[in-house]
Amino acid sequence: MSFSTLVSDLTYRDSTHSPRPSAPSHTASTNTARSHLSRAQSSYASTAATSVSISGSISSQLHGGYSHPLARQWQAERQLTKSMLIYPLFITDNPDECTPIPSLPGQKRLGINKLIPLLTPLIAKGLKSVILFGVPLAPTAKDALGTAADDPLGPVIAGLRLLRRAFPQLFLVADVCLCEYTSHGHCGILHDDGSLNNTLSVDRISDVALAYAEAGAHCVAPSDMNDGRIRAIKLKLIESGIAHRVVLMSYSAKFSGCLYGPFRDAAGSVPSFGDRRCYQLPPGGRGLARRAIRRDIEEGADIIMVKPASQYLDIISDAKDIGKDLPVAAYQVSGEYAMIHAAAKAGVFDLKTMAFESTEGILRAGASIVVSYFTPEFLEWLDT
Ligand SMILES: NCc1[nH]cc(CCC(=O)O)c1CC(=O)O
Ligand SMILES: [Zn+2]
Ligand SMILES: [Zn+2]
Repeated sequence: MSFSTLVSDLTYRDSTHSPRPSAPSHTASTNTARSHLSRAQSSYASTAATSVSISGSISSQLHGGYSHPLARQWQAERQLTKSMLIYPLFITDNPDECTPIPSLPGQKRLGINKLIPLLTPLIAKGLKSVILFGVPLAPTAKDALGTAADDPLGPVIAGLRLLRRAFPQLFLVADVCLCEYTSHGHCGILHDDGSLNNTLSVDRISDVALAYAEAGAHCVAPSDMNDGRIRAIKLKLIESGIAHRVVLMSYSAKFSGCLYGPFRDAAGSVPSFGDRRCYQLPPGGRGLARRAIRRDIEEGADIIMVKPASQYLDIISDAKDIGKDLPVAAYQVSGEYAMIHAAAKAGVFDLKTMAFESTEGILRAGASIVVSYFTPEFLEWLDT
């Protein structure tokens, strides 16, 4: 048998993967494939040869199990649904603001007056949840303690109150951190030497989380990475009598790196000195991530988050393994979103195909919640 006959045989069998109106009948195609195979046995790889001999193993024949599009969908343990998605919103202190964020195509910084018009059509398409980030623009809004984070008139608390009233079914997550509100741009309160004062930071962060929960957040999600903040927040929620109605989602495995760049542009939260490497995890630190996940579960987290997502699929898998009894969330961060957009624009791949592929990887690794800037697109795409 010539090589070209073998190739044409393989090509022929490949073409049967997608059903076509002109495809030969099942019996005919099976017979043809068999006779080609028996002629090819001498030169074919041994696995192919044994797969058709009755005495050999037949488990090497996989294609039949996913030749139909529906059978391919069934291969996934989890398929993306609208209820898995959380959409990030950047809310400013200027009520009428509506400014595109250049590094995050399609995303905007919004004033409080723009929230209802943005969300009404998305909710009609099946949006179930948003995560709120405050972006104070007024230069006076920032100080060393991040006082504006829980300003009752500030963008997050005002946004929570408004959205709770306007959309009672919408699940509201509040990101909890100080970096958008501190003059130095770090995620807590600092010692004189510029390092994080963990004790003061945890006390402050847990006060802010409580204020968001009291303003109507269904879920508070501390992203600051101070040690012990999950326990402190849980205790304050319990003391205030609202722990039974608030989900505590910990950004347990949040890695440092350059993938948060577009977010920091959007939120104006670039640190004024230094970086976040002494509190966000080192990118190679799988063991640290596992310790942080175990610790946060022990301290009372209800959901574990891994962030970024696509470069940390092993960590998502670890989180699911360690936290068998908790949902795992993954944050496909600003840099991941911007990279996919940039590559699609450069013609490297199709945007929608890549958005789905990246999300499939994240779900396959073990996440069942995805924070994604693609949410509005997915609400469309999942309908078609
Ligand atoms: N601590 C605040 C926070 N919460 C979520 C993100 C990143 C989200 C993104 O990049 O999309 C950040 C930025 C950071 O840690 O610098
Ligand atoms: Zn922060
Ligand atoms: Zn306090």
